[in-house]
Amino acid sequence: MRENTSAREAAARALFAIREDDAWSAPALKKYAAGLSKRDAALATALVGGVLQNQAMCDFYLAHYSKVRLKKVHPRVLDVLRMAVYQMVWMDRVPNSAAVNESVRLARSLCRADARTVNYVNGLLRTIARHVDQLPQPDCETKAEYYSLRYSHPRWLTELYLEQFGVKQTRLLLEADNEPAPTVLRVNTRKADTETVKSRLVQQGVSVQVHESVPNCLTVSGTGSLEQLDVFREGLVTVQDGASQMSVYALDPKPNSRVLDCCAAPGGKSFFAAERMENTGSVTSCDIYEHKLHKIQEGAQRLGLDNIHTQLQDAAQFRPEWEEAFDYVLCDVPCSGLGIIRKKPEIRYKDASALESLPEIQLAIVKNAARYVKKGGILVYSTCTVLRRENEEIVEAFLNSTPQFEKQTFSLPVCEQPVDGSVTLLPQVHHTDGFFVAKFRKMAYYEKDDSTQVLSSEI
Ligand SMILES: C[S@@+](CC[C@H](N)C(=O)[O-])C[C@H]1O[C@@H](n2cnc3c(N)ncnc32)[C@H](O)[C@@H]1O
Repeated sequence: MRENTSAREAAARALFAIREDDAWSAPALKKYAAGLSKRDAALATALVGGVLQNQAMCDFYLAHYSKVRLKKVHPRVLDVLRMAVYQMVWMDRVPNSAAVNESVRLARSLCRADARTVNYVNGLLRTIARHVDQLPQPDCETKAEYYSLRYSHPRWLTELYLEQFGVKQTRLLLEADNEPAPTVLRVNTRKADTETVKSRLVQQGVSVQVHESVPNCLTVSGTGSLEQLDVFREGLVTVQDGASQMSVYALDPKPNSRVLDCCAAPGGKSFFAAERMENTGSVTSCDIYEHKLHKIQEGAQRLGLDNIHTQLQDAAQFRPEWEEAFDYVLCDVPCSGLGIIRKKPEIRYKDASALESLPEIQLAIVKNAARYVKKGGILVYSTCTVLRRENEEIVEAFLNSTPQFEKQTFSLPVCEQPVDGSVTLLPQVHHTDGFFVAKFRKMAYYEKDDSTQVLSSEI
């Protein structure tokens, strides 16, 4: 088991960084698992993801057998204990003795635990190892409490989901949130066809499947670093989940048109729009952070797209020269990101109060962006969250305050029926990330009269 030592060490260091420095798991793993073999990097990734997805249950088992209250245990030691429990309870192929011994070693070396703490770790983990086939069952007073514990989601979120989706869909959503997310590559059809990309990936030992519902997409595994793939470097693919492509399907920009992508970095939707426009017209890709614009420029260059132009712009600030200047405007606004919790399991532990200001920002962005849409033009609002307060409630407030827009019916590859104005995509239903997309059209002629309101989109 010695060869896996560094994998566990990398995982523990990544968990420390996520908790102590508010780091995201992917860059933390990239940093701490750098230099590990493919197998060890995969183990480190599985450990970090597994602990984050099952933290509440790990703590429940630890608390049951611990003689010390978990609050009194040093947080780093607790991370190491959680990792050990995760290995013993959820990972079939790790012998319990290895999980215990390696964790004791990590407590000593990485946490600099004193002899008393090391004894505590050793004793507690050996007790759990002895009882691993007869662990206690949670006994909760409410469904929200049980689901929070069972699926390690914060209570406020479980309560919101129960309110929004009901019991069955909430359970399915929470279960899906803890499933591994597939990696989807969208083929740049201007440069290659899906079959060619597929066979090149197969030749390189990558496991590939054609996506079940989204055209020109491949679901891949065993890739190692995606940026190192030849097909990526040559600009034949973009890494983009099916859900994220749906706002561009809804936008449906035509060649030679003028598109504004208000919140564009790192650029996935701009790239897809520009490709669908066959590299004609223009896509103005904005972001509020300058350093993020470089990502868009790099991506456009890699993909061979020269119809993308970047602009540093706060999407909530009006820019007079853009008034009614765009045929299509996409507002893929900053959001709580809970729809991509499969890829960012740590998102559930971020400060919930920081999310409260989002609806105000989102509404300000979409209202401002609406002014840039030409008469008869299209506006799409999207988020990668499933929370009603950032989705349906924003749409409702927007339509109430901006009556010259009407909702549009549209079709999406992942939806069997046409969408009437807006849709929330759910992993357990649509087999994509959680996502929301709404489509509106600015009426060509709009007149408001107090007695007889005339709304016409025919003219
Ligand atoms: C959901 S991400 C966009 C993802 C992007 N559309 C894509 O598909 O790659 C939201 C982006 O909005 C940017 N952002 C946040 N506040 C903004 C604002 N007020 N104006 C413009 N961009 C903003 C963030 O920096 C972030 O890059």
